[in-house]
Amino acid sequence: MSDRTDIAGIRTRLHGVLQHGSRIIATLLALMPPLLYFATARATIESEIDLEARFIAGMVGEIAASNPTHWTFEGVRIEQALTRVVDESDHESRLVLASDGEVLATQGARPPWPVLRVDHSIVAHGERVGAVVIVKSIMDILREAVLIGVLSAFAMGLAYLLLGRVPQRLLDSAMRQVTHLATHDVLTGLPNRGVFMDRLQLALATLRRDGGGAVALFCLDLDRFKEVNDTLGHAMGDELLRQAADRLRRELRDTDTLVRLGGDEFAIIQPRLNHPHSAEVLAQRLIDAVEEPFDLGRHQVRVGVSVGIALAQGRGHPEAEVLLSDADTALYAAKRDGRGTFRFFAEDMNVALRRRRAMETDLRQALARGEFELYYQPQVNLSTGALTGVEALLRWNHPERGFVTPDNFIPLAEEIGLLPQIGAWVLREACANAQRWKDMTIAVNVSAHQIHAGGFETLVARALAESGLPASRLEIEITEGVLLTQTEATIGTLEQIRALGVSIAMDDFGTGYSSLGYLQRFRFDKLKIDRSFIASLGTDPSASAIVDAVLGITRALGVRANAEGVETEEQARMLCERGCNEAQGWLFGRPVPASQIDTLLADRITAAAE
Ligand SMILES: Nc1nc2c(ncn2[C@@H]2O[C@@H]3COP(=O)(O)O[C@H]4[C@@H](O)[C@H](n5cnc6c(=O)[nH]c(N)nc65)O[C@@H]4COP(=O)(O)O[C@H]3[C@H]2O)c(=O)[nH]1
Repeated sequence: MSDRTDIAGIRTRLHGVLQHGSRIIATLLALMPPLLYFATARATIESEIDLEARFIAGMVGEIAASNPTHWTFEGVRIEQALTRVVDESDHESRLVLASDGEVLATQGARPPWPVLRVDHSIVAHGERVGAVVIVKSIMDILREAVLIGVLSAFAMGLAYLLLGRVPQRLLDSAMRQVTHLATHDVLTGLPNRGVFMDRLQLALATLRRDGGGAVALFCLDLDRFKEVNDTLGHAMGDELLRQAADRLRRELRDTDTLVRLGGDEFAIIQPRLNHPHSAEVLAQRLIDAVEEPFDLGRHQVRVGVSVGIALAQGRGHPEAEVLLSDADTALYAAKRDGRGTFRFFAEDMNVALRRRRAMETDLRQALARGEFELYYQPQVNLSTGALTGVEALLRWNHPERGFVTPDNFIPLAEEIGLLPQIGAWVLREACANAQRWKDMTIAVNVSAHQIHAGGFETLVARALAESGLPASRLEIEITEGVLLTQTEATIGTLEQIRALGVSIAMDDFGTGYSSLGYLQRFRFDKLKIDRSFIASLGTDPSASAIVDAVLGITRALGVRANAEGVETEEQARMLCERGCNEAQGWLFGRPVPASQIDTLLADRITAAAE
């Protein structure tokens, strides 16, 4: 089923092998001393009686040599030869045989089994005339060997009992480490997906048995993690994951399970829930915990976390895999609804998710299929009405959906990491088109992802070189969001771009929350007043006051101002009165394809000539 079950099996098998192994080794060690003793003692006895037999055979051989024809009748002398050699022994018998096997003399009774026997030939005048045979019992040494065996088995048994635990303990500790590695995430020390599925199944089985209460499954994903990882490096990314895991862990009870599913994705099982509200409370606590800034060495970064929750209630709840997929769907919904938030799974989310996934697939192919197009919106000098430049606005010409506006696909492109590629195309295309529109500036929108992805200044320089567009005619528009993270690095990049001769404009000015601070840190060439203020100009006194204030700032800093979204003559007049230099909006022209800007410019040249 899982890694843990496999490891338990391996552990039992290893344990068995170890026990068997130690038993075999202990038995061999216990057998060694008696076997050694027996073999040595037997060899000693054998060489002793062999020497005896040889000695007796020598003496009898002399008798035979002195009386070759009747030596077998020399019974007395032969028996003397037998007894002269050694003391009598209860466990040894000696025989002198004639060459035909007749027994000529014996000494000692037949010894008890087991016995050792040696033969030695009697030689006279170079011929074998008989033999000396000695048979000796080895019962004594066998008994001693058995005794030694019993003692050594006892000693080995004792040693096995005392030391047998050592390999067992080593195995246990090794197995503990292996089990931990196989069931935990190395980076955060949290349990991994295998453990998670086991615990989820267990929690669901308990719920099915008990019937009451609920199990909540949370899927979490860090917001803006990729940004930190890409820009500060993987070591910082890892550190962020460790710290985030710690913060999440601190919000949980012992009975809850927190795991890292991979990357910046985490999951939590909250078992035995009395009311879904408890899941909501926990989700909010998790979001609050991760929202606080993280200290990563010299950097302080803010990320967030989005949470999707799926609930299993009563007996008829979905299986673990389905529940996990539901929580993941809810997570998508939370991400789509603005991040840093939580969503409970609802059936209709699946439909939305399928739609989003389809859009994702289409978006990945859009660039290769040439489905993107740039539209250009005129920017005019408010006092003269002259066309000063255009802003490039991206459109996705989807074969089925028709024209898709950037607000509907740029966040998705950002999320799936496609924006740097799309942005590079926008930059090249805008510069290439603008090159032929003499004396006009071209403004290109650039998002945080593009700048933070690195190498942006090179991209700008290359687009200028390839198109031949003078740098002074290119304007990069960024929003405050770009400066929100990695402010120093971003300012560095912007300065490099400006060093090329390119202008930098701040878009949607006034809608962020710390614009003034950024103005002090980086000198923008232009501030674009957000269209929400222009729309309320003349009707909402506070909007008018904000427009006045922004224009005051631009004058004080000596930078240009552009009013966005000017739709009426009245708005244009009020802005002109307030000293705004430049504007754009439907009053002057909607975003149009490049060909229409060509026509517009051609008409103006013709009109000027007439
Ligand atoms: N109601 C009203 N709206 C007006 C008027 N005049 C212009 N607009 C719309 O206001 C938006 C101005 O662009 P933005 O503030 O830079 O805001 C842009 C910009 O932030 C982003 N965007 C557009 N093109 C690109 C691109 O190539 N790259 C990136 N990163 N972002 C882009 O998408 C946003 C939306 O673009 P659009 O949908 O084209 O919407 C454009 C434009 O069509 C007006 O008089 N009334």
